Amino acid sequence: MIKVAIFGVGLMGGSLALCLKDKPGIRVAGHSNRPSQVEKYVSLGVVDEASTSMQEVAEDADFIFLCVPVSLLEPYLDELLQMRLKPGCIITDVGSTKATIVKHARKRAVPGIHFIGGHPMTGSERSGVEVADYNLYENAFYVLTPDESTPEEAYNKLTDLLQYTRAQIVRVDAEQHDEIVGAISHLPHMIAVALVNQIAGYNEKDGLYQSLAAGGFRDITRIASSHPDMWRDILLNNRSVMLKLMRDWNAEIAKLTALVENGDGDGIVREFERAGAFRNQLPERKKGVLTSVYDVYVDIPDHPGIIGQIATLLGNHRINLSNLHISESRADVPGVLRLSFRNEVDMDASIKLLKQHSYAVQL
Ligand SMILES: NC(=O)c1ccc[n+]([C@@H]2O[C@H](COP(=O)([O-])OP(=O)(O)OC[C@H]3O[C@@H](n4cnc5c(N)ncnc54)[C@H](O)[C@@H]3O)[C@@H](O)[C@H]2O)c1
Ligand SMILES: O=C(O)C(=O)C[C@]1(C(=O)O)C=C[C@@H](O)C=C1
Repeated sequence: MIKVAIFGVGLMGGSLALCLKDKPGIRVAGHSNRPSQVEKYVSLGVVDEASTSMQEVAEDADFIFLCVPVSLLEPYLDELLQMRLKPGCIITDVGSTKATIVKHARKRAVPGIHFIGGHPMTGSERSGVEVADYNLYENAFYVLTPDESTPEEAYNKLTDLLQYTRAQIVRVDAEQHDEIVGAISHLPHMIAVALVNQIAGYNEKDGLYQSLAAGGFRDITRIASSHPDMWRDILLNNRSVMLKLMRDWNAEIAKLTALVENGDGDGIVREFERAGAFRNQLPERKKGVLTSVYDVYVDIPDHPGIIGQIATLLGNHRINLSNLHISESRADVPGVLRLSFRNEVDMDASIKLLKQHSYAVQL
């Protein structure tokens, strides 16, 4: 029996647990220092067993996944390395930054225990075990950052286990990872937050800003709703990379400002064409690149029973919803309903059906 121990059974750890649980010869144990969480992991059926005791969860594990916030990775690793672990045990993590934890693990190396950094390029603005999803990792790129000290056998064992996630494993140097992921993930989160806060400031004086915000604003700002503590950790951990990226960002904005200031229409068109050409090359709807969940947004007029009607309509056509969230509902503005599906087939069927029934649907 292979034992997989997961520390931090939230969105990422819980989704991983769901991929591994019930697979032949695998037992998944979860850890939390809060008893109420431990009970929840088991009652939700995300893990086979759970405990508040680190020792109990870790001691006979073949694989240990650290799925806690970035600022806790080093303390957790240190504590684990002081315990008696199973010889050959592989410890990995899913943290959004890689250079510091990999460097730290190298410094603290214990013979016979192997640390391999990891980062699945998928996720969501949501957090917690309640939103864990069996399909979260499917088709996503899953970065691993072994170095010259990593035995090939340990790397192969980990990649074999990760096949159950249905993600695509990619081997990347830890520092290179932080530069690239800083640009394609961390920078966009900062931009989304700055943009939302800029508009929120205008909205304080005139609520029409919020009312008129449509698909464009929503598309570029979803990630502004991400967990603040998680992002504090990531941005501070990747600080030097972020500072350079922010300087480059300021230069890009200054370039656009100059084009508008100078009335340079050709220049503006060139910028859009260049951006469109790059973006259009990204594989559509593939996880880990553009979207991580199959979400559809529906404008809903404010009248009683509308949500029930939509849910019933989908149910009658055997379209399974995985989640439903009302983003906005006030008497004077239309609400926005976010419908989440487990796969593309259900999402596409729902779009078709809802449009047939004259709902305004956006991706
Ligand atoms: N959310 C994403 O999109 C995403 C994507 C890839 C990687 N990651 C990384 O995955 C890790 C987990 O993120 P998540 O999105 O699953 O977050 P989450 O909040 O859903 O889960 C975090 C887990 O850590 C535990 N935890 C939080 N604070 C703790 C504390 N002080 N002490 C002990 N345990 C604590 C929580 O109980 C929870 O089980 C982070 O390192 C994050 O950088 C996140
Ligand atoms: O889709 C999202 O909501 C995410 O934020 C996922 C996302 C990303 O930026 O793409 C966020 C953090 C990660 O470490 C990896 C993926």
